[in-house]
Amino acid sequence: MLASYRRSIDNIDAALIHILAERFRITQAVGEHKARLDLPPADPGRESRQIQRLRKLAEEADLDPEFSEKFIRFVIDEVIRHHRQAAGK
Ligand SMILES: C=C(O[C@@H]1C=C(C(=O)O)C=C[C@H]1O)C(=O)O
Repeated sequence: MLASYRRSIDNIDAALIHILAERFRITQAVGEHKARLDLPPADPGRESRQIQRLRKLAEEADLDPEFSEKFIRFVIDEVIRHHRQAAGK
């Protein structure tokens, strides 16, 4: 029983890693685009719309919206760090 639950958890965790890798591949391209056009690394308006959208999705999916916000905030902060590096700032 536990082993079978853990096999599922292992598959889900692997999917999460692949999804995150794909997201960071795209945000890397965004960072290069922004650096080329001298656009700011962060876009707080886009971030708050994204956070609100994901909080709503989390509620609908019976996931804690606070957790969802902390998680996406953590990911976005890392993206912004990469964008600042790409811009040499
Ligand atoms: C990816 C972008 O850059 C930053 C990172 C974001 C994200 O990871 O979702 C959102 C807004 C920006 O602060 C973007 O501007 O779309």
